[in-house]
Amino acid sequence: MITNSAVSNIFVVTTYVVLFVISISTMFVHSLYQSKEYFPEERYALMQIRDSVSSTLDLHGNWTGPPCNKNSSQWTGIVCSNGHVIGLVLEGIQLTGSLPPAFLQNLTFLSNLSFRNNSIYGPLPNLSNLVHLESVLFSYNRFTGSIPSDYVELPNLKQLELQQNYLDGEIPPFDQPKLTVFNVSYNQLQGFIPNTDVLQMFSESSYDHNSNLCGIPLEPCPVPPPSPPVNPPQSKKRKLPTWIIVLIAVVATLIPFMIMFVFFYCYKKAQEEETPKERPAGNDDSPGWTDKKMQHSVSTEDPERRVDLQFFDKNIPVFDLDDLLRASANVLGKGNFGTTYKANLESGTVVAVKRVKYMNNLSKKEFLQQMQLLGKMRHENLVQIISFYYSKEEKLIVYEFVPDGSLFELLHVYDKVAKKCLSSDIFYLLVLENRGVGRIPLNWAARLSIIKDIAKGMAFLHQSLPSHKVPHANLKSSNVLIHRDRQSYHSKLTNYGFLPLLPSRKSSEKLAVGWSPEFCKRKKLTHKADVYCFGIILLEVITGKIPGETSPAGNDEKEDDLSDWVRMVVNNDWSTDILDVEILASREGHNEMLKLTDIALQCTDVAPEKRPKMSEVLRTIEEIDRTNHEND
Ligand SMILES: Nc1ncnc2c1ncn2[C@@H]1O[C@H](COP(=O)(O)OP(=O)(O)OP(=O)(O)O)[C@@H](O)[C@H]1O
Repeated sequence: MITNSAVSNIFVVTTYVVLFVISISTMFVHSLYQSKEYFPEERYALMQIRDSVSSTLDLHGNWTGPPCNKNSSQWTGIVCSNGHVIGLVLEGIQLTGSLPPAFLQNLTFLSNLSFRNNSIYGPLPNLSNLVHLESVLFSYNRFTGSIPSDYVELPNLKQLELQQNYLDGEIPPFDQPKLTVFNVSYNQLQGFIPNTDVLQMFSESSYDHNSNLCGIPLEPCPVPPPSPPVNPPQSKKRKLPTWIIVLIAVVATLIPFMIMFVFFYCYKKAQEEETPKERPAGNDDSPGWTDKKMQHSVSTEDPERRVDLQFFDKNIPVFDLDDLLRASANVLGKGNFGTTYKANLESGTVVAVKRVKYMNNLSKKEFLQQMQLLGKMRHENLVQIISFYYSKEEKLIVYEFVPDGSLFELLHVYDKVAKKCLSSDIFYLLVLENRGVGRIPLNWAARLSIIKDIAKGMAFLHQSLPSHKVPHANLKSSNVLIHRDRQSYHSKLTNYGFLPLLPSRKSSEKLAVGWSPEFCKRKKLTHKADVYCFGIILLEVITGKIPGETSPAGNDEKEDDLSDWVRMVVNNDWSTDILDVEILASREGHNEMLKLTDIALQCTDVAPEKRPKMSEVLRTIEEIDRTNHEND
């Protein structure tokens, strides 16, 4: 028999259990909701601005992943609360471009919005429905058009700064009670200042320097003339004296010529600076192998301590040391292991000469052996060593000259001439995208071809020098040289085989392998250290980022953050976020790019034994290249 009290006990217990289950599941659902880290529509809104303006900040690199993690954000200029974006503050970063229409509509929780002190042009953005907005700061830009009338409907607006733009039209009747900061000075606004309590509260400085504003607190508006208005453009025309019209026409005609003149002046100046002058005697910049001191040492030195130029290729017109000493030369660049010069021999032959550093204590035998080994190698993707020179104090390596610069320049350097002109305000307006004026984007086909050539060169080196610990050891984008054949790009590797020539760990750490995890941890170096460097180059080509400069939080650690960053983004399934904008825009080949990213991540595995061999890497890349061609 079940008593009444037992029934009521069962009822009470059941009620508690049900309540407990409900509260647990509510907490669970709530925590699920809380763990949703961001709202995709807000991210999409920010992506729109990221992809339509350029700036001095690498927004493309920094704004990746989710914008909000509850109350914090890794994104520059973004403030979050409860997973929502509540602040968008991008001030003084040379944001250039026009804002996409209505891009802010999905940032419904936005309360602070500032683009102060940039170069944004076009109409002011639409802010309708952004009811939480308290502060809107668009001053010191190049906005044009009128102030949207729906700004008067932002109920919580406290601050509106629009000064120093090119706004025209009339001021809408702002009357929000909370509006305490208001400035529209230095624009081209006209008409009456609306007679609202709020607008009349501000002083003259809020309205100063507009074309034709009147009413309190400025001068009273003129009484309109009694007669019916005549056609305004005609009346204006009639008022202008002929000489002013002529003057305007002349100035208008001259302006384009002046712009061209300034540009060509800049261009010539930049070219003059870039083309190093022929070496005057005793000039500090002159290549050392032509120094009088060296000429003297070459001719009088103990023959045991020097070797004359040794040649490896019978097809190259042979020159002797005297020819090299007489050659006109200019600096191509300075690397970690010395300076490289372009030498124009009197015979017309052009070569690149590298004066190598850190090898002073190297014996003649060691240098000779390594050079003879490297000099005999022939491959279309290796820069050929033509000859070399050894003396105790001076070591030169003469390379074939490769005409189109390095991969580093191709990927990262602004158009050099245009860059010199960037300081001028005229050209400032012409900034096209993050990497500067005049840069020709490097398309995916070119990148893939360059990568394939690097892999071929590396696979050949690894096959030819099996007993070398790390056959290249210095693979980085400045050591990948480019030569163009019409539209196609090819690459050759240079500065290989230095590791056995370096005397100490300190000098070896300047090689590209110095960045590999095994070098940093003082573990044994193998061919796989080269594979690591190859992976880093691959990431550099895919992302367009300079290794060592990727840290989103802006920390200065020397560690390779590029592969860590890519790994993080890819693991979170935001894979296309890593792609360089220049290839992202094409919308083709994304699959191949991501396959290559996968290879790059295998190559940069911390554990050398998990990295693939160069020959395997080459095979996969050739396969990807074939698919790419089939899809063309
Ligand atoms: N054989 C060459 N032909 C044409 N240009 C070359 C050649 N070798 C080097 N250069 C140019 O000279 C620049 C400087 O080269 P250099 O080898 O001195 O420095 P690096 O590439 O930074 O290498 P490292 O740090 O290993 O010394 C390169 O970036 C490239 O533009």
